[in-house]
Amino acid sequence: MISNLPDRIFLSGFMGAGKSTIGRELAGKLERTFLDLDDYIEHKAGKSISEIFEEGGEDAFRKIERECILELIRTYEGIIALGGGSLHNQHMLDHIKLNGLLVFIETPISVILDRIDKDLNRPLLLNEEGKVKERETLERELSALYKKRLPLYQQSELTVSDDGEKTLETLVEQLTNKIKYHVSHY
Ligand SMILES: Nc1ncnc2c1ncn2[C@@H]1O[C@H](COP(=O)(O)OP(=O)(O)OP(=O)(O)O)[C@@H](O)[C@H]1O
Ligand SMILES: O=C(O)C1=C[C@@H](O)[C@@H](O)[C@H](O)C1
Ligand SMILES: [Mg+2]
Repeated sequence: MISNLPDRIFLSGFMGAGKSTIGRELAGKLERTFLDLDDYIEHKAGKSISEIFEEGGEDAFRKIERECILELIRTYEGIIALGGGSLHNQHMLDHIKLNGLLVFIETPISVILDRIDKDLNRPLLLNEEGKVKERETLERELSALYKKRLPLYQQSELTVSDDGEKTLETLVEQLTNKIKYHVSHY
């Protein structure tokens, strides 16, 4: 068990960056519990993310997401995988950083595209017919969204970069070492 760990470690990064996958493994390594914000939102709302978007649009989703983040900061300690858009704005980002260690899982859009283009539970990737958009459209739209979000992700205290070549084990090992270094030096 590593001593001096912050109460919460938040994993940020774009859709499909690997936050949920890395978060689960990291929690095992650090002997902490793991919580996936998207799963928590679905549990709280009693609906899937797709249903929340269908019924109330992105605004409704962001409202629930914001409430869940604030609630978890009050009630939960452990590793939290955020959603791809959870940092919302500077105010939310500052609040998250005040209440834990924020990590950026940096994964290039090209790698992300190979991973996410078949997942129907990410409404931002779907067209009006509910089908995953064409790869070219996705590439264009996701690149623009990533560019917009990057200045927020980049304010994370730690970054782990996934170039698509590293194994999951390597990524988790690198992140664990960065966290250990961070807690013993800051
Ligand atoms: N390091 C990795 N190597 C190979 N595949 C990976 C890696 N990390 C994640 N994946 C795969 O990529 C997909 C997306 O990963 P994951 O769901 O963890 O991303 P996420 O960042 O949590 O996305 P979201 O923001 O949409 O929740 C999954 O199918 C997962 O198995
Ligand atoms: O990048 C985003 O805005 C999102 C990412 C997912 O984790 C989910 O939170 C949802 O699909 C929205
Ligand atoms: Mg996830």
